[in-house]
Amino acid sequence: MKNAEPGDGAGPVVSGQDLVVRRGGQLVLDDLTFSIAAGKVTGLLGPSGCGKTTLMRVLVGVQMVTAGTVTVLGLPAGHPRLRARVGYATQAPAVYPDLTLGENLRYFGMVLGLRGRQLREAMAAVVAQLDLGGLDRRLVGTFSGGQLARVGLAVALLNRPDLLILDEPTVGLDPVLRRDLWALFHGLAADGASLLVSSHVMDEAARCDTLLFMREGRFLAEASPVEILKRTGASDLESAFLALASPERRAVRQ
Ligand SMILES: Nc1ncnc2c1ncn2[C@@H]1O[C@H](COP(=O)(O)OP(=O)(O)OP(=O)(O)O)[C@@H](O)[C@H]1O
Repeated sequence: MKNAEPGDGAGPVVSGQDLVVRRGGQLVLDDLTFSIAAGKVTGLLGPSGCGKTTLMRVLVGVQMVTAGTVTVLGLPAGHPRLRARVGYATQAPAVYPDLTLGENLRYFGMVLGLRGRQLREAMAAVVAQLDLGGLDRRLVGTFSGGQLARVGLAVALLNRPDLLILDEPTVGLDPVLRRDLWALFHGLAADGASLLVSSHVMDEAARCDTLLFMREGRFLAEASPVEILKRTGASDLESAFLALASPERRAVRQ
């Protein structure tokens, strides 16, 4: 059993206070105060360009923050001790096309400090989880889009992170693969991991335990799908989002 770490326990795994981010002179995250619950799949849903990736970059510590504070697993976002505890899969998988799957996994595993048997077991586990068996010796540059997306996820999962941040992990995947990946996400949460999964496809919202609805750098709602439907009186989450984003609703929220 691993030693207790900051952020273990019942509190939120992420909390943000008055977070403001400007990029290229543009206000991208507009004074966000929020939290992300432990042991759940939280969906970050909103249209293209609303700031989802920017928020994820803040959580992993690669985005300059203009104002506010963000705590991840009890430490300031980007703290070196979080490197091995937070897994991040970017939208375009950040892996080496000129290395094989096995070489990529070995390289990233070693960067995370895994060695010997521990590394071999971690590699075998993610290959099984992401259904990448038999591809070990193939160059990643020859993989299909769906296979490549799974390599990015496999790397993010290598160290069994406590917090997984997945930027549009199912975009462009076929329905069977999407269903399998959502089952994997919930399985990981059942094992104690916390997940933040972004999407701009509203039909994925219903698969999340809890939702952050985002638009133009602000949150429209932070609640479970059921609560959001109840609050808006909408029959589906897409209509709920549109209702929350309408000017009249925005006036009510302010
Ligand atoms: N490197 C950058 N410099 C300046 N502005 C940027 C940069 N990257 C993104 N932006 C701007 O920040 C805003 C938010 O972008 P972000 O990538 O966070 O959105 P997103 O919700 O993740 O979009 P998508 O769903 O298309 O990935 C957009 O207006 C975008 O143009």
